[in-house]
Amino acid sequence: MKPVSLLELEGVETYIGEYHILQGVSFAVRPGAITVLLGRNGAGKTTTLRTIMGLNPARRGRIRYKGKDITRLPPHEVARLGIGYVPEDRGLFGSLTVAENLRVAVRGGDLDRQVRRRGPGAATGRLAEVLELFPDLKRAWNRPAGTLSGGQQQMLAIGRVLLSDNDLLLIDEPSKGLAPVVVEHLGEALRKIAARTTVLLVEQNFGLAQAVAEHCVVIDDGRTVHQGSMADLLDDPVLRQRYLGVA
Ligand SMILES: Nc1ncnc2c1ncn2[C@@H]1O[C@H](COP(=O)(O)OP(=O)(O)OP(=O)(O)O)[C@@H](O)[C@H]1O
Repeated sequence: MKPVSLLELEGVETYIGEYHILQGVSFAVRPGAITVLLGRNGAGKTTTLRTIMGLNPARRGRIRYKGKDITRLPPHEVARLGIGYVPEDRGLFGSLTVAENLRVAVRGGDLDRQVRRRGPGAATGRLAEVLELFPDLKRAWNRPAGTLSGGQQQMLAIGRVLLSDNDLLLIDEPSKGLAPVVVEHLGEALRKIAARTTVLLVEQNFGLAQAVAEHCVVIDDGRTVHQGSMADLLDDPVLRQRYLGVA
């Protein structure tokens, strides 16, 4: 039977150095939808994603993925279980081309020989799907990632984690620094991605969050203060004003 939650955090507390950053984060991510993590600047959203990945390990509390306790696993083992992470800085290799950045992501090997010889038009399988989702990557195939626009870099970063067999994607503020039209495009791509992969999104752009997410979790001062449907949050101006500062 499919678990009701794909990922569960229970009373998670994280320290960075001597600072007690997460002081009680608890929420569940349901499979097959986008859950957005909301909260003011410095609330602890990025730290929550990093704690799930094992990059800032939890000192107290529990994190379960598909029912398995992953609280103390190192990042590479968390990744191996099928959790993909797109950090806020996108984590691309700026001097490597689009093709090379994607090649690095293909588990256990290289991009298909045909693709290397004949270019992205020869792609099949997962790579073909990624290139259909983000056609810009095909056009920029041989360009260094560092020369792409912010939106293209974001597409490359997301495309890269889609190439691995991930069941859950953690994506940190994908809209940051992007023009509104690019954000709209990104929203469409996220909705398509969510049709096959569960997504936990950190997003300050409330318009984008509202457009793509089904569920939301609000973090304030390192603690979960609300979790529920996005529809309920939209119906609750007091909650929005109090924790998000949006009317
Ligand atoms: N390396 C660090 N050393 C000390 N404090 C840190 C460190 N990294 C983060 N913090 C603090 O932890 C708190 C939570 O940061 P975090 O980046 O998780 O928040 P956030 O909700 O993602 O905010 P933002 O949207 O601004 O990135 C902030 O007060 C931040 O200053």
